[in-house]
Amino acid sequence: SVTLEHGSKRLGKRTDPMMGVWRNYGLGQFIHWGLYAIPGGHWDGKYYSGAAEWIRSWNEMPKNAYDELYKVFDPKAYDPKAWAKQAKDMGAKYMIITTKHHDGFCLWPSQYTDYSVAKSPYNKDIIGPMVEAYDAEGIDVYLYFSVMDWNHPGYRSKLETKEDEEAYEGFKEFTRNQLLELLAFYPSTKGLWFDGTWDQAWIQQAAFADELEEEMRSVIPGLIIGSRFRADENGKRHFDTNGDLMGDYEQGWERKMPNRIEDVNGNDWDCVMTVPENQWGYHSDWKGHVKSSVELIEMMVKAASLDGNFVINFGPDGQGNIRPEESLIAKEVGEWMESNAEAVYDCGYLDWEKQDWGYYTRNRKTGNVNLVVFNYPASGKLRVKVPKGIKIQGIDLIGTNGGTIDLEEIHRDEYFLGLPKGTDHTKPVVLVMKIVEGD
Ligand SMILES: C#C[C@@H]1N[C@@H](C)[C@@H](O)[C@H]1O
Repeated sequence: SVTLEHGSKRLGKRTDPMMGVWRNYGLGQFIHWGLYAIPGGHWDGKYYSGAAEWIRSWNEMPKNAYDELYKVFDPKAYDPKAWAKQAKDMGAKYMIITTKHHDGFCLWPSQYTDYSVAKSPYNKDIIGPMVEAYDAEGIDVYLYFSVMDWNHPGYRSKLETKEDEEAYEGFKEFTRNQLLELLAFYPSTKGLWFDGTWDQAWIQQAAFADELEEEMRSVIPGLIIGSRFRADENGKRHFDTNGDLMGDYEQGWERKMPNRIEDVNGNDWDCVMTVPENQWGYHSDWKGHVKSSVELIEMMVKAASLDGNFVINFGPDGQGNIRPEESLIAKEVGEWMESNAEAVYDCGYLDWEKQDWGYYTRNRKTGNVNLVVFNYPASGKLRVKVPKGIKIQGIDLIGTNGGTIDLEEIHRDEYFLGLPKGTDHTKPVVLVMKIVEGD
């Protein structure tokens, strides 16, 4: 390995309590909200097929027309307490809110720019009441912040001239000021979720970003920052030149998931997922495949089975309404979590051989083995291979199902678990197994 000034600061997972809480979340909520929710994927009668929060980049969208939208930002339906209650009922343990997306519009009254809610008809802080409402529900809040900022005059995607470099110095100072401002305004935040850090101009700021990360961590000890914030001095992102993880967890799983434990390289990670194929901000006309609550539950359980967290995205509309499709998902996921959450919260990878019927998760607090069945076997029997030295002490069917499990030993350390007739497998079926380790 090579010596790096600005590479990974730690080998292996963080072992402090704050990261331990993060590791056990299981389920989170992402909220993408901003000016882009006003056009909602349309402009001048035309349909924008891209991600709604990128509509400013669409050549059919006049940039100045977009930049004037703040003059009509006045979300009468905004009700952060209702949002937080809905997230609580869904079972979310953390929430990530876009304080500023790529367009540069700030949902908090930043003293470093006029392009914020303070200059809109709404003229009140959006972020503060949201943080309070989610804190009150016991849901940890993380602040999403886009380094890329299409509004700031000093922003550059690359530095080609002396003028670029001088302008960018001002942009770097502005970025630092806003981040320190966010931590000062909202000190209960548990971490920052960075985005828009792929530009060459930013990647070249390894020393600045490293120092800024240290400074932010000193402001809020234990602050959790993912691998997407900064590059090392060789421009390496997420993993430094030696292949070691930048930041506290891997932040590359956006709209995609690992398939095997080897894919996560022994790191903490979370997957952030859209409900349609690729819409984070509000688009009034979702096209293509829209994920069902069972699909999202399966992704959530798969994440837990591979030592990760799963985050479902919500994109409120321009008035601050949560759209019906997302409210239905929150309701259905919440109903399942109500009696099955022990298979997700505090759970992680179990090194038993993966079976076709679904996923194993291991509850770190109880030691129980959870079997979450998505592919119900035609025989009604789950094949379970138990590693040598493990004894099954008891098995319960949890959730809305009841009845006893018929345990049949096929041969040494391999069993069929017979599920009761009439088991409702229209939703994922969960069994909790108590095991005894050692001969
Ligand atoms: C690309 C990109 C951005 N990253 C996701 C988390 C959304 O914010 C999307 O706009």
